[in-house]
Amino acid sequence: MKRRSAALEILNLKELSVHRGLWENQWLLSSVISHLYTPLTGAIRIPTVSFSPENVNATALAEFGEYIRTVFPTVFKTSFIRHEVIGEYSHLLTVRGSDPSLQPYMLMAHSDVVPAPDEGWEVPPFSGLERDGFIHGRGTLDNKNSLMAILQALELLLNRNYIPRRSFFIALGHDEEVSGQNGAQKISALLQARDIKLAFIVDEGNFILDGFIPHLKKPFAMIAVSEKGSINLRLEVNMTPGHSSAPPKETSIGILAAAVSRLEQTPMPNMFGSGPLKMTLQELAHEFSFPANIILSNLWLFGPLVSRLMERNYITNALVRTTTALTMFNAGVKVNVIPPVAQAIINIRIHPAQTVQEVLDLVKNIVADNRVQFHVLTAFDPLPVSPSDHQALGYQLLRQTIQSIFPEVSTVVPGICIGNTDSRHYTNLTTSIYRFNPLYLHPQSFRSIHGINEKISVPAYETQVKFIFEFIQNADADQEPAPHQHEL
Ligand SMILES: CCCCCCCC/C=C\CCCCCCCC(=O)N[C@@H](Cc1ccccc1)C(=O)O
Ligand SMILES: [Zn+2]
Ligand SMILES: [Zn+2]
Repeated sequence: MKRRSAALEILNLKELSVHRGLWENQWLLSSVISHLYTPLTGAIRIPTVSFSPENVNATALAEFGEYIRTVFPTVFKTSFIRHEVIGEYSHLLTVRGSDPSLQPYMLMAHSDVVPAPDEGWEVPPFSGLERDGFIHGRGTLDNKNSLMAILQALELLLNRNYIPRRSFFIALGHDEEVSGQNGAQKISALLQARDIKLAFIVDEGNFILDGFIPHLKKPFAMIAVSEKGSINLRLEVNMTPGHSSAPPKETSIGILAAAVSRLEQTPMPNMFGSGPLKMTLQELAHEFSFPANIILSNLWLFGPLVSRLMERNYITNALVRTTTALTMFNAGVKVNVIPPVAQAIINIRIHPAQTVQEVLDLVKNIVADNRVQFHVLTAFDPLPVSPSDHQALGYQLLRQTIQSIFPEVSTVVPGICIGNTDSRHYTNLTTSIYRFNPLYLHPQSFRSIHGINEKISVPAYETQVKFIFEFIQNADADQEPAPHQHEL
């Protein structure tokens, strides 16, 4: 196999479109389906829905495993790539580089998706239809786009006889949406048993954000260097059941409803000023015009004002405090029976400056009713903050590749991910975990993640492939990349 030239292999979008065409033809030959596919549309059609750790769609996950082997044949037959199936449906690819002195890194994505009832969708969520320049369906942003883009970029590189210098892993989880315990956790344990240490990890997470901050017209890239902690808490009230014709003064439902209402009405403390947000805003300040640039550059003075402004919007509010979402409520079995038990689930996302224990204490103080019992279902603290300085290889490679693929994006800032990712299971392998999708995200598309009408534009998906294609090659450098010239 030919050694790749020292010069960066450039993939232009026209070439990628041609490649899509090839896939379409291949599918036409090998399938009875007359609709034209891209690898991503085919992936969306497989309903790999996770409901709970015990209830995943095993048939769809198995089909998905077959599908990626079919559409990326070179990846799965290349001699220097080892493929292992972990936890039945997750995939670990080990791509052996030619220079063992370079520390390996890891790219991550997941194949499972959250459920998507048909109601409200412009296009059925598992049809994978391409319409008006968009591929529609569950998983087009979270996170089959990344999974397919990683494999598609690698397939393209291999077909050009590329051999990486730096080894890397590709970890594709199958149960990220329900905790990652059978996928990411097992892959992490396996790599730990093999004594692997990683230079860095890149997983899903933040995006190139556009339209999230009033008065900021320009998009900026936010690489998440941490993610919030989480508690899933079950609240339960048990009371004596009885006939509804003579109800007691308080029922289990009433007591629990009042408790959860107090939680909803009492926001957790605003933690503005601690955690990575300050760094995010300071690095963003120059993007704003007067007077916002001065305000953001002087948070020692204007911090209270900025923190109040951030609280007003539900997305930026999630950056300044621990959030409390009431997500499930169950009680009652019959119209005329006073129910013995009422239960509610509270999904809490912990601000980086707080811990599970501190938040549980606050919740108990807010509820302040000893008839309400607390059961912690799952809990973990906020994740450590990964480095984002000039020596931080993973961060600088992302930044370098963002500036090459998205030249119009002049600002790249470190930030926090308000959701959780499978990457949290890998803290024993590296201190450098970056959560970033090379895609534009607008507030409307943010709402489509886990919501309705999730979709990705075909050019956006092609650009994601191009980004990874270039990122893998950039990672072959044996030193951290030079700071971008805009900084000089
Ligand atoms: C000043 C800057 C303004 C910035 C605005 C921030 C905009 C936010 C942008 C993107 C955030 C998207 C987060 C996407 C990650 C979602 C991954 C996910 O869905 N994870 C699940 C995983 C999970 C975890 C634990 C149990 C079950 C599932 C989740 O977090 O729920
Ligand atoms: Zn995801
Ligand atoms: Zn998700």
